Amino acid sequence: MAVAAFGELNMEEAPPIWGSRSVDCFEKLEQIGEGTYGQVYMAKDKKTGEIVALKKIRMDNEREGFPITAIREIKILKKLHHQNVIHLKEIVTSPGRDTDDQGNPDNNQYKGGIYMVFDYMDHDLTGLCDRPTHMRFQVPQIKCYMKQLLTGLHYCHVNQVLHRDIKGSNLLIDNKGNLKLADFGLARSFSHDHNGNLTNRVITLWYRPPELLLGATKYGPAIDMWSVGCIFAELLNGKPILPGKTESDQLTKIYELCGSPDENNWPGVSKMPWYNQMKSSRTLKRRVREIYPHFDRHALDLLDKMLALDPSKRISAKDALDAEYFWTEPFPCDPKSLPTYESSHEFQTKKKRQEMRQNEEAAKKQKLQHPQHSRLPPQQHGVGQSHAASHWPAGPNHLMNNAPPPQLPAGGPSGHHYYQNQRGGAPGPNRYHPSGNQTGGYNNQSRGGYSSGSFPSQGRGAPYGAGPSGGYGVGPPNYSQGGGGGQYGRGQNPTGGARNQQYGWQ
Ligand SMILES: Nc1ncnc2c1ncn2[C@@H]1O[C@H](COP(=O)(O)OP(=O)(O)OP(=O)(O)O)[C@@H](O)[C@H]1O
Repeated sequence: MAVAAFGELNMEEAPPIWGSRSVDCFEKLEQIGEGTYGQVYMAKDKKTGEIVALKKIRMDNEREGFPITAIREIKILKKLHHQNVIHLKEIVTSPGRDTDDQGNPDNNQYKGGIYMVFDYMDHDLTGLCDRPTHMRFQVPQIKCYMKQLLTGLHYCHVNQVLHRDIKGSNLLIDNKGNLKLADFGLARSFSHDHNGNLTNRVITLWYRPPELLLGATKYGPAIDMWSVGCIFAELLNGKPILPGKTESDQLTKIYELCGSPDENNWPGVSKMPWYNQMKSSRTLKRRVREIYPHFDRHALDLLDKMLALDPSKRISAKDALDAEYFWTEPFPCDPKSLPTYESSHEFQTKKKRQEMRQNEEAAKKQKLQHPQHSRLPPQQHGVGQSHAASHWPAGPNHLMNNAPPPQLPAGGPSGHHYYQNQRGGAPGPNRYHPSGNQTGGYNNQSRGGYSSGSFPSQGRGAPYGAGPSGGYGVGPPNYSQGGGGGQYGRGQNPTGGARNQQYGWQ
């Protein structure tokens, strides 16, 4: 294929050489995301018509070249190939400014835009959950998503990658019912014999496990499993279960649900860096089963194991996939049987909600300014609830194909109607391929399990050092805690400043 000459961008060919094509090969259609990293756009490949997602790498504050977070994300995603992990298709670029603001030549060769090109996914889980209560997911649908989430995460962990930012907006779902883990901007490789310290400033606050909140700098896959537990409970409960406002509030909420940690339920906890500062003033007992008595027995068993305070007792992704929950009726449905919905991303649903709020406020203001309006005669035709409902932006009409709720699988585990029936006859760890790949289709780099993955650990200095209250104040998320009929009402991303590159996180 023709390769663009140095300084020129290739508008012609398919992209075996990453970064050789220009972003002008794509037509930007609309913005679908706004992250710490930059904007995400839905775009169309001008040549093939394929719809993709373009994630712009933000480089505003980069004095030292290309951001390390982006390098890690690209490096990790280039190696991960799995049906439940987002596929990075290529990198494209746009020409940079050749002078700086003062008109001097700009030596930063990366100043132009750099974009990651991904398969387009119609929804993220947060956007999809943000619908009226009566459109909540059915149990087979929840099982289907959870199973895919765990399968993708198991694959990452076997390949020695910690995701470190599992949350609804990073779980992407397409209209074929496929769920993929996305946003590997905080991910890193790990190994069990790695002795260096890792930063504990990772994972969005509501999904952050107690060991990170207590200052752990040595951790492993269990941190992601805590987040998975929070997502699982959120799917069953209809709203986030631990919406802390600050790190200490987050720990308080965790203790109120899971009990206060002590040497009996978590040996070694009293030696954790911030244990004394953050310990509960009184002993609290574990209340997971008490607070969620309406969850079914197997769901509760699994949730309880995901939300184990002691990370060494927390269930792994592999064992979770083997839990009774997934192997008892109603079984996980086939992703293809799931209804298709109008595209929904957290960014868009937030924007819609904001617009609605603004319209309501404007209407109220107008009413106050022109009180005579309230004296208008009642409308002639019936304006009942149904009329009001037709203005609801995310009502049932958003179900594009009006598909019925997901079908329960016919037959038992041996029937071929239900999703990925491959629980081996014998119970135990062999039910899943150690590589995490159920079809064997990807490059298996780590048959030896956790200790022999393909990524070397990347030891770096760790200038993180601030205490739990230090440095990166977490503003209260703009989250309505008033219930609100099970809607999410999620506002600001409650990330604890984790992605802030100036902390040189590891
Ligand atoms: N491949 C994709 N297809 C469709 N939408 C996507 C895709 N990738 C990302 N998005 C949308 O953009 C949002 C932000 O993307 P992403 O999380 O990768 O960016 P980020 O800058 O790392 O964000 P954050 O700061 O929230 O972690 C996602 O929540 C999702 O709604």
